Amino acid sequence: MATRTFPEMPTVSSLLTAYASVSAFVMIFRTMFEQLVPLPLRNYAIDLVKHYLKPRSSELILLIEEKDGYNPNEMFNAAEVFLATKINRDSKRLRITKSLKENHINIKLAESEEIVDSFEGVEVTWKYCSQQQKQLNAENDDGFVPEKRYLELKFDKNKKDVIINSYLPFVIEKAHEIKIQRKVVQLHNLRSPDSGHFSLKQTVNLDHPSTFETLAMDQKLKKEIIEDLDLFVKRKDFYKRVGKAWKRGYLLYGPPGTGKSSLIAAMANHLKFDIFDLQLMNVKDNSSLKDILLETSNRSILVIEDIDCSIVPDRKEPSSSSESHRDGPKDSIKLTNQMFTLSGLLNFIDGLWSCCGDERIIVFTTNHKERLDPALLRPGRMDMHINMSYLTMDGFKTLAANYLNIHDDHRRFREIKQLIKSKKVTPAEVAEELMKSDNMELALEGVVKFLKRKRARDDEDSE
Ligand SMILES: Nc1ncnc2c1ncn2[C@@H]1O[C@H](COP(=O)(O)OP(=O)(O)OP(=O)(O)O)[C@@H](O)[C@H]1O
Ligand SMILES: [Mg+2]
Repeated sequence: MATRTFPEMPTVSSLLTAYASVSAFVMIFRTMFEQLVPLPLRNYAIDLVKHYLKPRSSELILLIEEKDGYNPNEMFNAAEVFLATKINRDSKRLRITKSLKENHINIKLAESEEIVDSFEGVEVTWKYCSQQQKQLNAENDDGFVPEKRYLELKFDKNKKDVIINSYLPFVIEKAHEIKIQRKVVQLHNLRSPDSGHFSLKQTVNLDHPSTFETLAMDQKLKKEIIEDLDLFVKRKDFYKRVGKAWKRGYLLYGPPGTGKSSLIAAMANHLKFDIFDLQLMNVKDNSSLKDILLETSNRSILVIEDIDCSIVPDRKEPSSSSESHRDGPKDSIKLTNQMFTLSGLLNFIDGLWSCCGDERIIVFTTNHKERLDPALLRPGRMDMHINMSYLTMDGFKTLAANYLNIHDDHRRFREIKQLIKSKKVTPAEVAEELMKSDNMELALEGVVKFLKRKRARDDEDSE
């Protein structure tokens, strides 16, 4: 029968003896080390040992703080917006915010929550952290405890270049796109500096429902305008390369009620640009015009409505309009000290925008294109002249879809087409008729009666 042999086990007393001699050696070594080695050298030696014994980490953590000194840190804001799109069902705690001006709820990570994302095969982990600033707290006896908020971005150290040079710019770009999508378009009324108000602009959210979809106009022209706008916002590099201010000018002309103001709102809603409405009548002189214009921001539409009505003829000019054409510029705006032609105004705005303006659109509207200074109509002055004309059948179908939800043909359409063809009628007039009833048949009947009445009235007038 096989017998098993075990190595001899150390006894308890031998273990205790060994322990005693090792600790005695450590104590002697420590005393000698402390007595013989000077303090700075000792610290250095300790740091060196710690450094080599520390487990090697292959991770790098970037701290992205909410504030850069007193300034907001754009990278932090962009990351918060971006991370809201990455929140998944693993998240346990989230923060919700909404400001008065926003029409959506913001979802953000709560303290210590993490989100894992990947970019070009690199895995990154985001973590939201906040720290109460204790040192400041002592001086603040009003009970307000400032918080230092930051995001930690953790990833493989070897991927530092990809993260810093590609991932972070990608996050900024994505956040920018999201912000544009969510932007609430605003309408600013620009006021003269001496109008007794503290601010030069009065701002409200633009709640105008007009979009290119609801706008009744020639489909081909509508498509052209949308393409023109889309190309304009895409061409930052082009404008830079050719050394031109990144701006575009549109002149909208046509009778009242044909949708000029609606088109401006549709443009603003399409591009998510703010509108700045400039009332030229209020502008006293060149320098207040400059002050007002400096209130406008990038990605905006500067609107000067009814330019033909903003004109106050110079007293020296003869009163008859035929003579005024001969003797001087008719469409000049009388400012306190000088005459200001619309072309001069455009030059002035161009000059200002070429040094401090990006993605600017300027829109003039008029009911009487023929009254404008030919200099303004010269090619190159306004980039696009848009004729907002009387209603066509194409436009009527858009209105019928908007107001009555008619998306196909209707038996009344043929009759309406004939009537619209023979009579000049504005989209505003027909829109008003369509609003009178929710009932499709009654509303269309109302339109037919209105068009017939209008024809009969015009026939009477011409007799
Ligand atoms: N082309 C259109 N498409 C859809 N609705 C229109 C159109 N034109 C006018 N409307 C309707 O008529 C109303 C008045 O139109 P809008 O103020 O845009 O006309 P306008 O051309 O700016 O007139 P004005 O020259 O008097 O300023 C709009 O609120 C809208 O309901
Ligand atoms: Mg208008």
